[in-house]
Amino acid sequence: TVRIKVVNPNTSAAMTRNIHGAARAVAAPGTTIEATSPAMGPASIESHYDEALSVPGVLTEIAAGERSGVDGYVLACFGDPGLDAARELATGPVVGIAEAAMRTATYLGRTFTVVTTLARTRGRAWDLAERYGVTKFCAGVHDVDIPVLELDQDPDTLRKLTEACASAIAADDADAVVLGCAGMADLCADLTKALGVPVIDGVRAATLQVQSLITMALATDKRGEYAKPPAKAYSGLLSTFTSP
Ligand SMILES: NC(=O)NC1=NC(=O)NC1=O
Repeated sequence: TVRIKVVNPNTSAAMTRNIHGAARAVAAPGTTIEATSPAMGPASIESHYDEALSVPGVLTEIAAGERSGVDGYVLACFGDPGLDAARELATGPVVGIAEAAMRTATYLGRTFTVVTTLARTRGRAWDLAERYGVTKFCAGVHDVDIPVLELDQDPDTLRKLTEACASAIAADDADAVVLGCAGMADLCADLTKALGVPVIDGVRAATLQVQSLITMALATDKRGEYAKPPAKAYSGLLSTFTSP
């Protein structure tokens, strides 16, 4: 059986359930989907500070997955936190939802637009588009101005997000819209109906990307940059970390 571990880098169980549902919905019937949150970390990720503090927990989850024989991983936060470090620890493929969603959008049209949560996270989305070499396809990055943990609290989230996506598509004349938060995963179908354009949820895109890499027997290359990290001591709060 193929085992994919979907890591929610924040510690909010409701989001982990939302994320699990999206991954489970698209994964192959014979594939096991395990969705987890770290025990330590930020309740949500809405700043560089939150993102930095989420990485030790992410790496703890990856290390646990390696010990239990997981075949591949999804990083289910739109900042793709700890992606490169996770690839050093992992034997199998590691795919972040931002990378997967952006790359998926490029198959569907000339340009895509991104709608993220808070305005302050827009720069990170641009940085990731640059890192992934898709800046020329990214027509814009916008926000819905809803904090991550309020997405499933605010009764007006679907209306606000529909409006934000519609105006982003119009402003950028974009062919597709990328949802800039894992917490939007459960709204993808409704948004698709309302907008009439391709709406990409990175949780589904990343899960299927990991599934296809495993199906092609492709895994992270361990000879160079993503080789296991060199042995060394980690002290203080990080003393539970060992060289893999
Ligand atoms: N742009 C975002 O707000 N992304 C996210 N923050 C989280 O806590 N999870 C996300 O996907």
